[in-house]
Amino acid sequence: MEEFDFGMVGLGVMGRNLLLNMADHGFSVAGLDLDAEKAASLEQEATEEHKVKGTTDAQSFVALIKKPRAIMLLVPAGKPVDAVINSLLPYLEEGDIVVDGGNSYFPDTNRRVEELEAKGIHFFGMGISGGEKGARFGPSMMPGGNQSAYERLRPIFEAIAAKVNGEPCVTYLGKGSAGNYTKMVHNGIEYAIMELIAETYDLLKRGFGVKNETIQQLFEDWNNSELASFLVEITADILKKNDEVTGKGLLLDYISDTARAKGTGKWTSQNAMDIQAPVPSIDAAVQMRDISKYKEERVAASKLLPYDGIATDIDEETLLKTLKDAFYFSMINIYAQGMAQLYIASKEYDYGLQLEEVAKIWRGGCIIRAVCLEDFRKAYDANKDLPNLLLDATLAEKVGATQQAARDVVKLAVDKGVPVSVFMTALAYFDSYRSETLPTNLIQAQRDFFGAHKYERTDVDGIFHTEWN
Ligand SMILES: NC(=O)C1=CN([C@@H]2O[C@H](COP(=O)(O)OP(=O)(O)OC[C@H]3O[C@@H](n4cnc5c(N)ncnc54)[C@H](OP(=O)(O)O)[C@@H]3O)[C@@H](O)[C@H]2O)C=CC1
Ligand SMILES: O=C(CO)[C@H](O)[C@H](O)COP(=O)(O)O
Repeated sequence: MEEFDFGMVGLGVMGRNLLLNMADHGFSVAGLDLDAEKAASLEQEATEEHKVKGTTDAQSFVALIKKPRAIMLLVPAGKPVDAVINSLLPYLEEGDIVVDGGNSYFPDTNRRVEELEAKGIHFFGMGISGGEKGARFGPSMMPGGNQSAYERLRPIFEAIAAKVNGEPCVTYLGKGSAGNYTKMVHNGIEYAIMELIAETYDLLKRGFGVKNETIQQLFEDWNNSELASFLVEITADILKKNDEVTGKGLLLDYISDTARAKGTGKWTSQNAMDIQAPVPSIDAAVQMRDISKYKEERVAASKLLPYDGIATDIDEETLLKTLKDAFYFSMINIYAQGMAQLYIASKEYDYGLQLEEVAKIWRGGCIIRAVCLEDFRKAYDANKDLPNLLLDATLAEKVGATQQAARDVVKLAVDKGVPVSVFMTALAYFDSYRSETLPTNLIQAQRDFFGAHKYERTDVDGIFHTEWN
C-alpha cells in the first residue's frame, strides 16, 4: 500500500493549504476531513508532481501514514480537537506524533500533552500564522512542547515556512504549551494593530473628512517606510477594492461595522490579567470589537448623545505626518506590551522562551510581520533578558522622538469625538511605564483605611497599619 510522509486532519482554509505547501516541497501527504467534498477537492487541486490523497475515514487515514506517524490537526479549537484526537486514538501507536496547528487555548494543550504522553503518543501545539496565503506559500510557525518530537518533523516545517534572509520562520520555542501561548499573544498584538489602523482610518475619515483615496495613498506610503507591515499593506489594498455588487464606491463602505472574533484576543487579555502582565492596548482592541456588537444601542445613543467636534487648525499635510509618527509610537508600544507578556509568561509557566527567536520568526509569514521586528530582534540579541522593549536604548530613542505626535493625535481625537482607545492606551502605557512614581501610594492608603490591608513605607522597611480616623 502507498504510504505518505505526513497526515493532516481538517482540510479547511489552513489545513488544505498547508498540505499543498508540503506537497510543493516534495513531501507525500494525506488529508482527512469529514466533508467528502473537501477530501476530493484536495486531490483535484494537486498537480501531477504532488503526491496527495484525501479521505473521510479515520482508520484508513491513519493506515496511510508512514510509521512512526506524523499527523497534524487543523480543525476549529476546542471540542473538535478532542473529537479528532479521540477518533484517531484507536489506530495510533506508541511513538506517533500528533501536532495541533490550530489556535488552541494553551491550558487545553497542557491537558492533551499529558493525556497523550501517558499513551506513548507525542503531542505538541504549534501556532501557525499567515492565513490562507501564508499556509499555502510560507507561514510563520510557533512550535512548543516535546522537543525531540519537533526535531523529527523539523525538516518538513523548515521547508514549508516563510524565509527571511534565508532563515525559516519556524523554530522550537519552549516547553509545554509555549507554542500555543506565543501564537495567542501574536493574535493579541494582531487585534491591537488592526484596531490602531482602524482608528487611524476613522480619525481621518470621520474626524477630518479625508477622502478614501487620500487614506489609501497614506497606507501605501506608510508601507514603504518604517511602518511597513503586512497589516498596513493589506489595508492599502482594501481601500482600493471597488464594490462589485452596486458598482459604486468602495466595498469597505458597504461592510457592516460589527466585528467578529474567535477568542484568541480575549484569552490574551484574560491571561495577561492572571499573570499581571499589563497589556492595555490589547484589552482596548478586544473591547472595541465588543462595543461594535451593540449596533442598535450605538445607533440610539448617537441620537441622544450628539457631539459635533470642535474645529482644529491643523492642515492636512501636518495631520498626516503627525499620524505617521503617532502610529509608529503606538505600534512599538503595542509590541512592547505583547513581548513583555511573553517575558512574564515564560517565567510563570517555565516555557524557556527566547524572545529573540520569537521576534525572528515573526519577521516573515505571519499576520503581524513588520520591518520593526528586526529592530526587536536586535534589541533581544543585545540583551537576552530584556523585560520590556521600551528599555532598549535604540527603541527608547525612537519612541521618545515620536511621543509628542502621539499626544497630539490623542488631543485631536478628543476634540473631534472620535474614539481612539488603542492610541490612548498605548500612550497611557508609555506614560505609566516611564513614571518613576505613580499615585499607587494613595491606593495603598485607601486599602489600609477601609480594609486594614496594610502598606509599606518608602523610608523604613516593614509592613504598617494606621488607624486613619
Ligand atoms: N483561517 C485563518 O486565517 C487561520 C486559522 N487558524 C486556526 O487554524 C484552525 C483551523 O482553521 P481554519 O482552517 O480557518 O478552519 P476551517 O473551518 O476553514 O477548517 C476546519 C476544517 O476542519 C474540519 N473538521 C472539523 N471537525 C473535524 C473532524 N472531527 N474531523 C475531520 N475534520 C474536521 C472542518 O470540516 P467541516 O467544515 O465539514 O466541519 C473544516 O474542513 C483553527 O484553530 C483556527 O483558529 C490559525 C491561523 C490562521
Ligand atoms: O489566527 C489567526 C490569524 O493570526 C486567525 O485568522 C484568527 O481567526 C484571527 O482571530 P479572530 O478570528 O478572533 O479575528
